[in-house]
Amino acid sequence: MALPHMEFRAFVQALKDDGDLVEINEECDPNLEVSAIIRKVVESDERAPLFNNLKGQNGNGLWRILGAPNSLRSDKSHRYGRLARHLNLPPTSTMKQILDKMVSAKTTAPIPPKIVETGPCKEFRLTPDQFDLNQLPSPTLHQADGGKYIQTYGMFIVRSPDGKWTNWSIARAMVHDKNHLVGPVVMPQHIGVIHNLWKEKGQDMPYALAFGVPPAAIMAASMPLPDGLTEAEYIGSMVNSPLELVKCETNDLFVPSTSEIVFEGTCSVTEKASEGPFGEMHGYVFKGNSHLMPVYTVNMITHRKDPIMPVSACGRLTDETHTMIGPLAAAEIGYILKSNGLPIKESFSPFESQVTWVALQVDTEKLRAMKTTAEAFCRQVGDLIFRGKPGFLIHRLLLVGDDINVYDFKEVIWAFTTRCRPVMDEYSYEDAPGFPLIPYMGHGNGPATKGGKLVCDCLLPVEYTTGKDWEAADFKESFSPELQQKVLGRWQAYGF
Ligand SMILES: Cc1cc2c3c(c1C)C(C)(C)C[C@@H](O)N3c1c(nc(O)[nH]c1=O)N2C[C@H](O)[C@H](O)[C@H](O)COP(=O)(O)O
Ligand SMILES: [K+]
Repeated sequence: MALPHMEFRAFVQALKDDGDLVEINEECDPNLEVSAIIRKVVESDERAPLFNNLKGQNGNGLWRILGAPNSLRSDKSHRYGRLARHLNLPPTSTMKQILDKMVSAKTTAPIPPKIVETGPCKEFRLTPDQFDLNQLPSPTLHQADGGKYIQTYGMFIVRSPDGKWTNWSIARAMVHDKNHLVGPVVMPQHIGVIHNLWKEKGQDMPYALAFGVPPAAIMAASMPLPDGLTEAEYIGSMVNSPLELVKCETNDLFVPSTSEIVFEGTCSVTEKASEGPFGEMHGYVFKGNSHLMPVYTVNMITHRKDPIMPVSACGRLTDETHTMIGPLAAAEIGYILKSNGLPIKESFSPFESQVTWVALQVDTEKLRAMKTTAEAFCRQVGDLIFRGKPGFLIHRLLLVGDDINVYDFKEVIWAFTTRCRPVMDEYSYEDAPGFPLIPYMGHGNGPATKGGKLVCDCLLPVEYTTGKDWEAADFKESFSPELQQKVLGRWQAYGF
């Protein structure tokens, strides 16, 4: 068996070995029952549910469902264990170790994928007359959703017409009819950029949608890596071995050979259909909120025996849209700032901000050496991030000092509420692209796709000039290490 980060089925086995899987063998209904269970799981950081017996499964077991594939574990010492297993890191890994791994391939040579003749994803082939997406166990995830969201954790594979750039990404999609999907294909996402290139040529965009791909791949698919970068070779370099890809039956794209299920087809550059509403990452389903979006034709399904469809029943905390979208954007944002020479140490998107914020820990010694002003520094950060693609999803950038651990929200919110004077210490970007999915944008008072962004300076003026001139009134800072040791050493003796 391959390693968990390189084959989805090995990953599911690793969850089982970790005691992080609940196998449900009694029949479950993909119409809401499955997602109700998944929602209960992710709202209490429970073990991942594997549904082995779904209403609508066909004779070859097409398909089972793994819910909550990358959500949190309840045991604090293994909090990010499922994320760690995606990257072959120890389950006790911290978020910092996980995100450092994701950016580690920025500075190593890409390792191109290896093309293989065939693989487990080719065990069964279904032509359009042999499948009906409405009969198969396509899940309905929220009762107010506009359709069955079959695609929430698969990987779209699309390639620029000149063949130079193959992009891997996650974008949602729902069943349109027996052989078609419909889903948002929007700018500035790379799937939208590439779709436009095909539109200019007047040709429908070939795509593959692979479910149950190598876990390392789905992590990179969810990360806003630079334009033009091919995730397959980035991941090869990140895991230090080439990914094995196999050619699609009906187009020239390549998919991971161990994928559980592969849909192949074309995404129309002309035909659109009603899509949504969908219970999304900020925790809302806006009733009747549907839009016209491109139609995907499914020309072929190939799959393994008894294949597993991963499903992210997203919404309120804490699911894959929070453990992945925010933190992976934060990792890219941190890298951009550092590679532009700014004194940033750590970058994280707090779940409690519904991943609409990124907190940036500043090296204030280097900051003081810059002899800059708060306004100049905040504008430098905001201009670099809010005018670029990785910052698209983020509406507040918080700059905090060396004493604040950005991975701990209690620390971040203490700095924000006590060191950032509302209005005066906040620098607005009303002209920057805005993220319409955030309710105060798409369903708020102002324009849905412009503005509503702030750089919040949570550094006190003294941190720009002579350095921190306070002690925190807490156990860690207001007592000598010796006294702290004495108290900790005698804690039981005191009677606690
Ligand atoms: C992990 C994850 C990421 C995303 C999504 C989901 C999950 C689980 C859904 C549950 C399906 C919900 C949906 O909101 N969704 C989603 C999405 N981006 C979109 O344009 N459209 C989407 O419908 N991303 C985020 C994108 O995956 C990242 O922004 C990535 O960076 C894109 O790749 P690229 O264009 O930067 O190459
Ligand atoms: K990506």
